[in-house]
Parts: sequence; C-alpha cells; structure tokens
Amino acid sequence: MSKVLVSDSIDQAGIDILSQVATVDVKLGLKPAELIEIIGEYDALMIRSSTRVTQEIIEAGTQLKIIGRAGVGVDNVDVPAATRRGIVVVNSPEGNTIAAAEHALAMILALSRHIPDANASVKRGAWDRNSFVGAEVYKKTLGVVGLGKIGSHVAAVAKTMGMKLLAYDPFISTDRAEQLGCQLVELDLLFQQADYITLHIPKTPETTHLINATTLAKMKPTARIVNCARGGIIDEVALAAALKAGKIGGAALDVFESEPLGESELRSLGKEVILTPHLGASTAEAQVNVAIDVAEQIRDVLLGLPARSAVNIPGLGPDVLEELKPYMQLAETLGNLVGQLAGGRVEVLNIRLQGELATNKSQPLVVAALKGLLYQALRERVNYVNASIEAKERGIRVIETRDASIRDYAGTLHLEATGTLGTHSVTGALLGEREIHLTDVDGFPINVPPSKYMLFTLHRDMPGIIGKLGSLLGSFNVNIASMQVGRKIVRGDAVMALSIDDPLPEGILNEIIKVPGIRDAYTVTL
Ligand SMILES: NC(=O)C1=CN([C@@H]2O[C@H](COP(=O)(O)OP(=O)(O)OC[C@H]3O[C@@H](n4cnc5c(N)ncnc54)[C@H](O)[C@@H]3O)[C@@H](O)[C@H]2O)C=CC1
Ligand SMILES: O=C(O)CCC(=O)C(=O)O
Repeated sequence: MSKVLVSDSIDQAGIDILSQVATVDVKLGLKPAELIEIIGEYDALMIRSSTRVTQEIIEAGTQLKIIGRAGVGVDNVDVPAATRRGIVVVNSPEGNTIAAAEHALAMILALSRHIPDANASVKRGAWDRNSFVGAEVYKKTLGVVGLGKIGSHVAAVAKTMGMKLLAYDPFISTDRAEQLGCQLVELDLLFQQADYITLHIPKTPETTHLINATTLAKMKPTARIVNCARGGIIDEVALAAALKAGKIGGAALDVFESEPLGESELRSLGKEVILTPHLGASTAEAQVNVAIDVAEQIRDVLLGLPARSAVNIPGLGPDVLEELKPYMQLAETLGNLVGQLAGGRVEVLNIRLQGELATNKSQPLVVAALKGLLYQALRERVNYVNASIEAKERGIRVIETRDASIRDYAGTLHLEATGTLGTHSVTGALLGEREIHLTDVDGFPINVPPSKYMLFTLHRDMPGIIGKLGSLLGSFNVNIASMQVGRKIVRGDAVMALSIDDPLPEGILNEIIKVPGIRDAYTVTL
C-alpha cells in the first residue's frame, strides 16, 4: 500500500480520502532535518504553507510521486526540483478563493473603522469613542493589483459597497476588467489615485518588493494598503518607515517576508496597522475545500490517473485534460512505437498535429509523444512532468508543425523520428472517440489498432511472401492475431503490420530478414 505523509494541519475530509488508497501519517511541526530523514518512505507529501519543500527534501524523497499543496501558492515548494525528478506538484486553485477575498475585504473595513484597536480598548475597560473615528469606503477608490480569482471577487464585492474600482493586471483583457466594473490602468496611476490598494498577485521576481520606498512615495498620504497575497511583495522596512513618516494612511498585512513574523517595526505601530498570522485561507469551508481537492488528486495519482491541477505539467488543466485524454494515449503510443522503430539514439522528433489537433491547445500531446518516445529508455521514470526536460537533456530536437487540412479523420498525429540508425514515421488517429488506429507506417497506408506485441516488415510486394513469413513464425510457435499489408503501388515496396500474441523469440528477426523479398523487420512491445 502507498504511504502519504501529511506535514501540515489538513482537514479530516482530506485524510479520509487519502486513507482509501494509502497509509496516512500525520506528523506536524517536523524540522527540515527530520523531514529529510523520513521522506524516503513516502509516495506522497501533503502540505499547507508551513512546510518548506526544498530541493534537499525532494532529493531525499526517492519514492515521491506527488506533492500536494492544500491551497493556491506553491512558493514553499521547489517546483523546478520536483519537475526534474518527475514529481507532480498539485494545488487547489479555487478552494480558498472566497476565504482569501473575504479576508482582504475584512481588512479594508477593519482598517477604515479601527475595529481591532477599538475592540482591544473596550476589552481593556475603556469607552473611548473619539480615538476611533473612521472613514467610509463608499465612493472611495479601490486599486486592485492582480485581477485573478481572488482580486475579481474582491472587486465584485467592493463594487456593491459603492467603491470606484481601478485595476492593474497586465495579463487581463480590458473586456474582462470592464465586466467586473474595473477600469484597467497603469500601476503608477493606480498608486496615485487609490484610497485603498489591495494586492492579489503571486510573488515572482517581478512582484518582489513591488511596494517599496519609491512606489509608496507615489501614494496618497491617506492611502491604505492591504496584502493578503504573499509576503515579500511589500518591502516591510520601507512600509514601516512610510507609515511612521505619515506618507501613507495605513496597512493591513496577512502575509510577511518571513513567517512566522519575527522582530518587526510593524508590531510597534498603532491603529493604522493591522497584522494577522496568514489567516486568508483559514475558514472552515475553505479548509474542507482545499483538503478534498488536493487529497483527491493525490489519490488519483497514486492510482496511476492524471491530476487535474498539476502546476508543473504545462497546459494540462482539467478541461483540456478531459478533451485531450484519448489523444494523449494516441500520442504516447505513437511516440513509443516510432522510438522502437527508429532504434538507436533519436536526435530529431518531428511532430505534425493535424485536423482538429492543429491548435495551441494540443501542446500536451507533444509532451505525451515525448513520454512515449522515452519510455524504452526510462520506463516508469518518465512521466508528463519530466518528459520535456528529459528529451532536452538527451539533446532531442523537437519540431512541431500544425496542419488543419485533413479529410479522413477529425484529427491525426504524425511522428517522424530521426536517429543514429535512420528515419521512421508513424501516423495515427482515433476511430469513434477513443479507439486508436495506426493509419500509416513509414509512408505506407495501413489501418490497424496497435497491440501489445507487433512485428513490422518492409518488403517487396510479391506472391508468396506472406505465406513464407507465416510459416516461419509458425515454426517458432508465434501465433499471429492479425495481419495487414500497406502498399502504394502493386508489386512495389510494402509494409506488413502483424499483431502477435507473444513477444517474438530471440534471434527470429535475423531469420525473417533472410526471407527473399523482406528487406527489414522490426519488433515492438507497446
Ligand atoms: N493569504 C492567504 O492565505 C492566501 C493567499 N493567496 C495568494 O493570493 C494571490 C492571488 O491568488 P489567486 O487570485 O488565486 O491567483 P490568480 O492566479 O487567480 O490571480 C493572480 C493574478 O495576478 C496577475 N499577475 C501576475 N503577475 C502580475 C504582475 N506582475 N502584476 C500584476 N498582476 C499580475 C495574474 O494575471 C492573475 O490575474 C496568490 O499570491 C496566492 O498565493 C491565495 C489564497 C490564500
Ligand atoms: O494554507 C494556508 O492557510 C495558506 C493559504 C495560502 O496562502 C494559499 O493558498 O496560497
């Protein structure tokens, strides 16, 4: 049975799902060295934001197949290191969207009405109504930086509170922003005009210290800034200095450059600063959502199925996956077949995506073809995560072409592999919605479903040759399940594709190519 380690606190709903397929160990608060010590025993690791999954931990996780982050941000996982090792990293892109958006909105209102400090003063026994005069958000301008899932929900709710909305997100269309009632503007304008600024962007090299002394200086002296996205997007030293100097009006932070927050000037500031300990996703509802979402994906991967929200498999979102699944199988089979026909070391793989596959959405098929191509060399070590990297490291040049104009099938895939032993090609299509068919081998038209064991010959189309090959195989006790010849002209060159019930016995290929008229023979196992 598989083993899963849960190293951060996860809702029981997730543990119950994992327990259907694995032994689950919940070990909270492990030190990095302790995690390194035990991770080698586990097939999967499930975390929230406290565990830092470093390259060292990933390298010690020799059995790891999947790392599941019960939340959105995977910045606590060394994703490139996991990708290199073929480990799938999954998250829950939507499970805590509402929770995080509501926390940001709560921060905006709490800052405006000084709720935390007013509450603390009453609890201390005071009744001070003068120190906590607030400001209304109605008709004020909210600047939303990052109009993704969380930013969009914040914008939608803020709109209903009567706020004017500005947004900055270079990857969002003006139409989408307008639908949300936001005016898309440049960042400088947003900084200059906003009364409230709320950050909903990932932490990347471009967004690190996006809020710094220079950008803070552009804001209104009354501006209040909220960060429920990621620590490090704000330069905390510069923020504390700006608040002290009255250059901005207030700040509410849920996330910090280093967590837990250590010594910080921010702690010493007054009611203009609100600090929460990374609570954005901490609602009962969100924790059930993310735990179920990620546990289901871990369960699926441990059962050999694909994950729906893998962050390190390019272009393989749930909708794409559903649509492409049968074609992924086709691409992988063709990759495996052409790799075996080519033999030797493949140097160039030409992939032609035809018909309905001639769109950019078909990119995962290229990865699937590479996975198939590398299967003979790497077996289970190659997967959708690392296939492209492995191909690159082996110096395989991948050339993709797209051609929308075919007639016989909705979509076909054509793979041509050139290696140290020559060039071979295969084409395949789906019959109905799922049945894989080979429609061409080395330029000869055929129409056969692939089978586990196959034999291909290149021969001269002449009387008696099929009988001779049949007798030879019979003398080696090889049972033929089906056979088809593909030729372009009568009595010219031809290809024979045979499905056989068992692997071809050792040495028989040499006998086959001695049959007069047969020029070459290849055996493959799919
Ligand atoms: N405090 C907490 O507990 C939680 C924090 N988060 C964090 O909230 C952030 C947003 O999450 P989602 O809305 O789910 O992500 P998302 O991916 O749906 O949206 C992010 C948006 O940021 C935009 N963006 C990327 N780079 C940008 C840049 N340089 N400038 C402006 N916009 C940029 C993207 O185009 C996208 O629209 C993430 O950092 C996530 O980790 C998420 C959940 C809980
Ligand atoms: O797991 C948590 O509570 C943190 C959530 C978070 O920051 C995220 O989902 O990106």
